[in-house]
Amino acid sequence: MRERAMAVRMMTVGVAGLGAAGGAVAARLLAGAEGLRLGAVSVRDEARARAALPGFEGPFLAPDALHAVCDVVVECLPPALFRTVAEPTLKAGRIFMPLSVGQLLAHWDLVALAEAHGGRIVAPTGALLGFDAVRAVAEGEVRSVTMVTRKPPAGLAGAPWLVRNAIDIDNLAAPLRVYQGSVREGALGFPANLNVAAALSLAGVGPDRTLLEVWADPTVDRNTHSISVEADSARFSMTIENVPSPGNPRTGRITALSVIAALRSLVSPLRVGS
Ligand SMILES: NC(=O)C1=CN([C@@H]2O[C@H](COP(=O)(O)OP(=O)(O)OC[C@H]3O[C@@H](n4cnc5c(N)ncnc54)[C@H](OP(=O)(O)O)[C@@H]3O)[C@@H](O)[C@H]2O)C=CC1
Ligand SMILES: O=C([O-])CC(=O)C(=O)O
Repeated sequence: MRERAMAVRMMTVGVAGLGAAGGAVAARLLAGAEGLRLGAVSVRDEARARAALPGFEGPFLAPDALHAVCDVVVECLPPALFRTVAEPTLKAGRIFMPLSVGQLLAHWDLVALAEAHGGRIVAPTGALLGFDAVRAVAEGEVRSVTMVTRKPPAGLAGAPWLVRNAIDIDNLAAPLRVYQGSVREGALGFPANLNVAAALSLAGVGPDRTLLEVWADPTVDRNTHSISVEADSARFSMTIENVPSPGNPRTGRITALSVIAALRSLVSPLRVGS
């Protein structure tokens, strides 16, 4: 029997930002997902949002007001706006589901805020894979976790790390490694491109011990992430090749689907996977 057929409770979901990820999440909720109701959205352009979500009557609220009418608030905003929605949502004791997960590394006090107010931060796997195994091995001894990301150059364009280091990825004829180091530095150097690395680090051994390589690769047309893990309980490697979203080549199409799966696991009486 499928998990989705067995929701026992109803949660109202707010979606902050209706871009590549948030637009797809909201559309899916509006189309019907058992146990989940689209309660409110945040947008900059209400007329555009009404056209993109026919049948949704609103309300359209500011990102910092969604918590007033929603049990869970999904953040799908540009990374700079992360805190404006995270803080009030957690202070209200709601569930905060971030996509700009890298921002958690710079706003770590939010974890204590959640605890103090009975809120929860639930980060979906997003555009990555395998967090069940990563979380499991982290209960034992982990020797190393390494992630290698390859994106078409357009999917990395404008990242602060590239700008700061004057790394030119226009007109590349061959793959160029543009970053090698810790996830802590890498996730913040690529805030709109490597939230997956931050999430991986938080599922496992943390942002200082999780190592990251980033390649601008003109030979790939998918956002490709490979993870290698060495632990006392297991050794594994995994690769995901994500189809870029139509509206934003930085963002894998699977991201919105991962949010829906994470939302379903909040309301279903059966949850499969750790
Ligand atoms: N964790 C993961 O696995 C992944 C995380 N991400 C991250 O998720 C986040 C969202 O990604 P994505 O959907 O691709 O981004 P987009 O840029 O496509 O969408 C962001 C949306 O936020 C809207 N927005 C901007 N300012 C406001 C505001 N003040 N109020 C309401 N809405 C606003 C924008 O509106 P407008 O159209 O008017 O500009 C846009 O629609 C990003 O931080 C991205 O890096 C992405 C992929 C994977
Ligand atoms: O979609 C992807 O490949 C990952 C991504 O953009 C992110 O983690 O921010």
